[in-house]
Amino acid sequence: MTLFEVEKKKFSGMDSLMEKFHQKLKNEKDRALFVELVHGVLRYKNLIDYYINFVTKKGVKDKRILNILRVATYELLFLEKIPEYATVNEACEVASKISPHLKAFVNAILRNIIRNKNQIEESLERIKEIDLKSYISIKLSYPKFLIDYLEESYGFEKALKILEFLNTRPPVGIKINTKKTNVDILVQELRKSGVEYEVNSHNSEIIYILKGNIKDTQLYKQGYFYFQDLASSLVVGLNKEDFKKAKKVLDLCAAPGGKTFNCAEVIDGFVVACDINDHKLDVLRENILRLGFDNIIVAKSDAEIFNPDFAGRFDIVIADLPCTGFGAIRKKPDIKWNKSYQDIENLHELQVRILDNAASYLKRGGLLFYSTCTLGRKENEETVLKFLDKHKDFSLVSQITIFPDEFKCDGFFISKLRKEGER
Ligand SMILES: C[S@@+](CC[C@H](N)C(=O)[O-])C[C@H]1O[C@@H](n2cnc3c(N)ncnc32)[C@H](O)[C@@H]1O
Repeated sequence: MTLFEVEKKKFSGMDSLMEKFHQKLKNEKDRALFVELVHGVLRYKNLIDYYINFVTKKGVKDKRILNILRVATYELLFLEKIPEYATVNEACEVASKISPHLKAFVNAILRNIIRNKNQIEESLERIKEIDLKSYISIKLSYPKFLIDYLEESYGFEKALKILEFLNTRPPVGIKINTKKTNVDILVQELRKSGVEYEVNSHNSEIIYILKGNIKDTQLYKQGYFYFQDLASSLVVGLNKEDFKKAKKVLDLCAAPGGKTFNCAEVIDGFVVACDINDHKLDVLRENILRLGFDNIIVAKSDAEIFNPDFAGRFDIVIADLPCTGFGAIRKKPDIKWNKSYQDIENLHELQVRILDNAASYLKRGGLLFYSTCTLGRKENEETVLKFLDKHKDFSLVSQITIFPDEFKCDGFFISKLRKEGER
């Protein structure tokens, strides 16, 4: 039913829908399986539909039945631990609740998939020989425009590596709150609570949780850490010396607070953390209380509208802007299906508009950090080029694309720009 609801909303609003259904499940194992199934189907939707269409020829029109079949097919293809008969029985059971005669229909399709697996795989291999892009679009399950776009941006081989990596299951990343604890203490506590973890080799303040529920621990309640992926921690992580020198930092799109907290941990001044979304601002405030920061000022502000109170006031402006989020597909596989090339264009324009305002909020000699959790040149390098073209008083200091397949984290982009003049 979750997948049916998600598809009805054209794969948008996924987070709140997942949360709603997640809350209904009390058992930790059931919750994990629920996420695995919903994410798995979204991750491999094209491949799963290829199997279903192969045996039905005309496809399945009723979206409720289609999604029951998708979950079952995902189990058949990817979850060896679930016996085939259990998958088929469960799917028939759920279908019969919609209408008793559907049981036989679902049973026939799933049995056909099981019987014809080899034949279906062979037919896919034939597509590979004739049309490689179509094959990738089915096998790795991505819309064709995204494959083309990443190929244009980084070349075919690299695009393929990125697309493959973005289909992997992400571990949960946490960032140690260095105001309250350090790596050694947190690691000791994690060991005691039986959580399996891995300290990240690029940033030892990031720990990946491999097994165990960390949110229900006292460590979380006491504010010893917050959730963050390695990639997102690098805006501050790679530029700590700049942040240490800053007295006033503005974070234009701050919620739920990752970069604001990274910054608040190291600066000897304060951060003004803004966002447009009331609910996200509430989450930000809750996080600040839990983590115990006293150098963050929260304000509701629309970054697209010029705010004269901010003009010329800040040493650093962080512009971690709305984007297509292709770098975060591992965690949010619905992004594959709810974005179009037009979104890339629209977000690029929005980013340029917000950066225009950000430029005026900096003092002379100040630093602008522009970042996105997306991949592809249009929203990254091209946004920066357009900004630099308009703002001749800025220069590019450094720029990095965090390629997910190389860093084993989300895909990300960070650009550091300096406003001319002495501070
Ligand atoms: C990429 S997220 C920011 C993540 C955050 N920097 C962090 O590290 O946790 C983008 C944020 O921009 C906010 N946003 C979108 N449009 C905005 C606008 N016009 N003005 C201010 N915030 C905006 C969204 O509500 C969202 O919280």
